[in-house]
Amino acid sequence: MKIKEIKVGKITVPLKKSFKTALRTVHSIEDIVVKVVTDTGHVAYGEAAPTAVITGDTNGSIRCAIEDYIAPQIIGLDIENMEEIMTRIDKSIIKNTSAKAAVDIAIYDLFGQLYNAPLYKLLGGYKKEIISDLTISVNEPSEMAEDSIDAVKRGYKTLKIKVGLDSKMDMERIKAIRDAVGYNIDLRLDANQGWKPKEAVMLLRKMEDKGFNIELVEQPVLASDLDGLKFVTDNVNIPILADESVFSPEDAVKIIQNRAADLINIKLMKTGGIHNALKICSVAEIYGVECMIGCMLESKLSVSAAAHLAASKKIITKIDLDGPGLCKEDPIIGGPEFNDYRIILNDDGGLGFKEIRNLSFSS
Ligand SMILES: C[C@H](N)C(=O)N[C@H](CCC(=O)O)C(=O)O
Ligand SMILES: [Mg+2]
Repeated sequence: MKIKEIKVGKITVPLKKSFKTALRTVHSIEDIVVKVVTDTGHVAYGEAAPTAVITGDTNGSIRCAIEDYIAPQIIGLDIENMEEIMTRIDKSIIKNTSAKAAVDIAIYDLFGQLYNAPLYKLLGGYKKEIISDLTISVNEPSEMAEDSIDAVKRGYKTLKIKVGLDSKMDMERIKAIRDAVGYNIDLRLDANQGWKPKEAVMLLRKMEDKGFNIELVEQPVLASDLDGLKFVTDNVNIPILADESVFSPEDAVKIIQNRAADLINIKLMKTGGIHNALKICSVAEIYGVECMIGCMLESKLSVSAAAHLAASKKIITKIDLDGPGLCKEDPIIGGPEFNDYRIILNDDGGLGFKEIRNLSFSS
């Protein structure tokens, strides 16, 4: 099964509601899609999210990286030779992790199709079903409380609350949400780099004193401020999870060895796909550091690949794969079933897609 053609297109999926974090506001998913065709007639797809404020990747840079740098390096290679394909993707261009992720996802799908096994089974086959949280965008406390009640009505047992715009208001946000949903729902916070280290410590200690019972806090301070991240980790009891501070396996080693965070968030758009995500899992296993699997604003296409990885690894204990749950519609036919919080992996080969709608390829 040899790679014959790689085409780059676009997928558009409207969101149920504008997605707001301390870093950005997004109204609709507009991601790059890659289509890989083999000499045997097999077809696979991958997706890349242009999260410029986190990865530096834009739709233009993703398209260019795939067409001009990555694709020419792997056309003609056999899917049986995963090691060579992955090395070439990695070395074709530095950074550009979202572009690499899209191609890596399509190649792993073909790998599963080649052996006619669902990808999660080839990667470890740990479980067939995983449970995701749902993200609540940062807004006025009353609106966030209403959104949280809606999420609980949809069956979500864990909510990921976006904070980090204003620490005083963040306290009010969490109080309003706790008052609205009670204490049987797990709350995890994501500040998306929005606080200063001392500010984070003061705020999180107050939340501890109030008994808000926060499961974990994601990326409280700037991605580059590892000393600040460690300061927060050392000075609060709530577990701290590194997100924007960890892209590569090398980043994970550094964070873990310096005990700068308690947990690590793996996202395919940061690692450059499954190949490097597996290396982070191995590092985390060695040190016994549990991981979250997360996503950017991605449709079911690339989130399905992350779900397969999550279902294959014991060290991934926290699931933030809510991209499809935030979308108004699902253009992906086949693959894992996303029933809001419940994700059931497919039994057919690879990622199991039958059809991808809302795609456009310019010739
Ligand atoms: C969508 C997911 N639950 C999430 O919150 N991801 C963000 C980044 C999303 C983005 O800006 O596209 C995160 O974990 O920081
Ligand atoms: Mg995050």
